[in-house]
Amino acid sequence: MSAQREMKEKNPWHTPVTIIITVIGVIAIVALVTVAVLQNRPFPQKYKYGIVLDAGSSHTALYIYEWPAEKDNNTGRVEQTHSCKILVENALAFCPGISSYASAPSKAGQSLTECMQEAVQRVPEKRRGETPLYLGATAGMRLLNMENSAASDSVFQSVKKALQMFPFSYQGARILSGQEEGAFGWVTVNYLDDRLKQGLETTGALDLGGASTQISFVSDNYNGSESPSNSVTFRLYGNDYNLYTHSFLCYGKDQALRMTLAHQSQAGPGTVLDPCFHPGYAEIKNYSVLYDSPCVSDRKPQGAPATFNHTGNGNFLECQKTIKNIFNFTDCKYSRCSFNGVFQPLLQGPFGAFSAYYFVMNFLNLTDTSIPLDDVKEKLKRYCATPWNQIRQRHPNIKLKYLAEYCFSGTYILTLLTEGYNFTSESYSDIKFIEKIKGSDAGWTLGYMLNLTNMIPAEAPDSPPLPHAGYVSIVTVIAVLIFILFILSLRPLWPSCSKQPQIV
Ligand SMILES: Nc1ccn([C@@H]2O[C@H](COP(=O)(O)OP(=O)(O)O)[C@@H](O)[C@H]2O)c(=O)n1
Ligand SMILES: [Ca+2]
Repeated sequence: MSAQREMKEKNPWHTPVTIIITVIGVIAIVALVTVAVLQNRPFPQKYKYGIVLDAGSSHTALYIYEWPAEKDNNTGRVEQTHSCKILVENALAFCPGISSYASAPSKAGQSLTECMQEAVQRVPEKRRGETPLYLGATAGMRLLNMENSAASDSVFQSVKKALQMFPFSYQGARILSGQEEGAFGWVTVNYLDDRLKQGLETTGALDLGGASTQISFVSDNYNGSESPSNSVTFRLYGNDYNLYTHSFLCYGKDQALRMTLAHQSQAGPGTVLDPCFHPGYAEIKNYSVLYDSPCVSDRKPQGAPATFNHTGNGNFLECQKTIKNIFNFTDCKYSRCSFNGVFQPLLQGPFGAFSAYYFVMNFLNLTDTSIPLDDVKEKLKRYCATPWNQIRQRHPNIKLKYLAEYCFSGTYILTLLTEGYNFTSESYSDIKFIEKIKGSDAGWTLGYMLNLTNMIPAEAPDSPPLPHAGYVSIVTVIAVLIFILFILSLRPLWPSCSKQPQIV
């Protein structure tokens, strides 16, 4: 017992001063770490929102984007949280893009109501008033504006009136230029892939719509001087980009089908035997419907009967030959061209192909571009040659109008890529058919909003040197080290360990 007491007396751990110092030290470390954790804890996430309506030629879609409220100018990622397709079919057209309301413009605004009401539900009430709302129209409205600008203005009046009734911050409705459509599609793809912030090699963007198609990419041997109208420059996160972009009006898949059919119907009135439609396909169609578009109206045959018999014979190679007729490969005043005398620099880098490129290739089970191009063609050849009644039996739930067009659309896509843009058997595998990237749809809408809200800074943002968890860990480690050093500094007071105390 006396030895134990002696040991206690000699051991400074048991002196009141040391006990007090130790307790205070521990309390100080706990307090320091607590303050570090609390003071620098990220704020509970609050979000901001933005809404973009994509008024395409074939349909209108609404997208809601969201981003952390504290970080909208630098590190925060903008994500798509909701999308809504406007699906109401109207009496005027099968596909209700806003341009189809040309003869009843007041209904164009009404058609947006359902998706707008959904948007009201999705955006928290507190945020609605500050949420920007944009509508951008593409090639369908470009064509209507060319054909009948008064009708196009009335459609916009109706759309604006309808959108202003909702509790968002309405920022305007307008037609995007083809250049903007191409460039913002490229921004979207590269933003979502985190390529811009990190200054990585960028991905080209291929967008196939119903009325126009866009190609945009960065090419090292292109500085913009050869064809300035195809050049868009950006400074994003401290990097300069010189983007080549072109939008081909009338080369979206629906207008390309019209042009191909119009070309075939020039052979003579009455019947069109179409290699791009399945054997056994037969429909009576109206010439006036076929030629009701500025893409073909100048080719309308005079004195033709009202209708023609559209029949299929399903031949991929013949279909490809027929489609080639809508491209002009002869005139080119530049060092190199894609088609129709349009300059295009050497293709470079990976490409993301979205919108109808994806929908069509996905339907045909041909999105895998590691399959050799010749095999892709072979598969499509077999698909086109399949009799129409078999195709119908295989897909009882797909609308016949859409189902009938996949052979044409697939053949058009391969022709546009290889003959039009000059992708080869090798470079075909550089293309990825994509619908979404990290949950957000690939398309021009996100890039458009990022640009209008100045959400991509020109210069690289300053980021905190350490993430929060790293900061807290370092504070803890340093505090513990200081404490250990302090204890070590008390060493002269420690008992000598040379002789073990004897317990008797
Ligand atoms: N699920 C879907 C949705 C759209 N699409 C097609 O994708 C194209 C979308 O074009 P769009 O309405 O954006 O037209 P543009 O104004 O971009 O030319 C149309 O040809 C639609 O028929 C499709 O094939 N499958
Ligand atoms: Ca589109």
